[in-house]
Amino acid sequence: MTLRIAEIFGPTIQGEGALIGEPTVFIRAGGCDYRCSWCDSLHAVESRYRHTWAPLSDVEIWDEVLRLSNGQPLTVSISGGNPAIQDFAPVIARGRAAGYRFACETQGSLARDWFAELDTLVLSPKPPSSGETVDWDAFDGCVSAGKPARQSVMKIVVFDETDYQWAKAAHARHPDLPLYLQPGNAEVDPDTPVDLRALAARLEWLTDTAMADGWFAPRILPQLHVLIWGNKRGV
Ligand SMILES: C[S@@+](CC[C@H](N)C(=O)[O-])C[C@H]1O[C@@H](n2cnc3c(N)ncnc32)[C@H](O)[C@@H]1O
Ligand SMILES: Nc1nc2[nH]cc(C(=O)O)c2c(=O)[nH]1
Ligand code: SF4
Ligand SMILES: [Mg+2]
Repeated sequence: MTLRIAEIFGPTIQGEGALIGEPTVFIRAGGCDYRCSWCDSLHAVESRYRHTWAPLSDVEIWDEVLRLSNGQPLTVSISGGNPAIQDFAPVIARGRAAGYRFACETQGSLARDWFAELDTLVLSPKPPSSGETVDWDAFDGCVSAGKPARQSVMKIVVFDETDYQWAKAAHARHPDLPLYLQPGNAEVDPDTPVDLRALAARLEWLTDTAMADGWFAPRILPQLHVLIWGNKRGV
């Protein structure tokens, strides 16, 4: 059994959400059932990049994580694409046996048994600006599958007022999931430098909007890796 892997990189810091700032190695799965208009990881989504995705066994994946982390247990972040398309249970089993922890980022469209083995399940339902429509039954299935995990959280990207209102409604569906909001990055081309002022302005708008609204449920965070490295890949 092999998995399609777009990239394995690190150690770096987790740039988003509940584990922001935590040292981590990323495993980025190839393939996604969504096509978000603003996706910052299209090299792991679109089939025109499929030839760059390596078919790797769980042993090969684990060897690379061990090499990058120098055998020192840390949190491994499984992202993509949608990693839930594939079976990461064997990779997680290897890592746990060696004392590593696991987080997974997924949009919540496909529930997997292995969510139960995670330390952190990050569910990131997509707001209207993405052009995708959330299947809430499927999402609820992911929440249930992740119940045995140490923690499950919700992370929503907000580009505009419509997304903001949508995020409030999404939180109302799952008030028990700790909520993280991050402003959307409108410029995701790896060859175009990010406009840090524009990023800061969107973060300011999102913060001001929530505070003026008296909505104190979410934690509001920038994408730390974008502040440091812009749209560079593999960081
Ligand atoms: C690239 S996705 C991969 C995992 C999974 N497919 C998902 O969307 O949750 C990882 C995270 O990056 C976020 N993201 C993608 N493009 C973004 C952008 N342009 N600005 C801000 N966050 C973005 C997604 O919403 C998700 O929370
Ligand atoms: N440093 C860093 N943090 C991240 N958090 C979520 C990421 C992702 O693309 O899933 C990501 C990423 O690509 N790099
Ligand atoms: S679900 Fe995630 S990986 Fe897939 S297109 Fe949307 S942001 Fe990109
Ligand atoms: Mg990313």
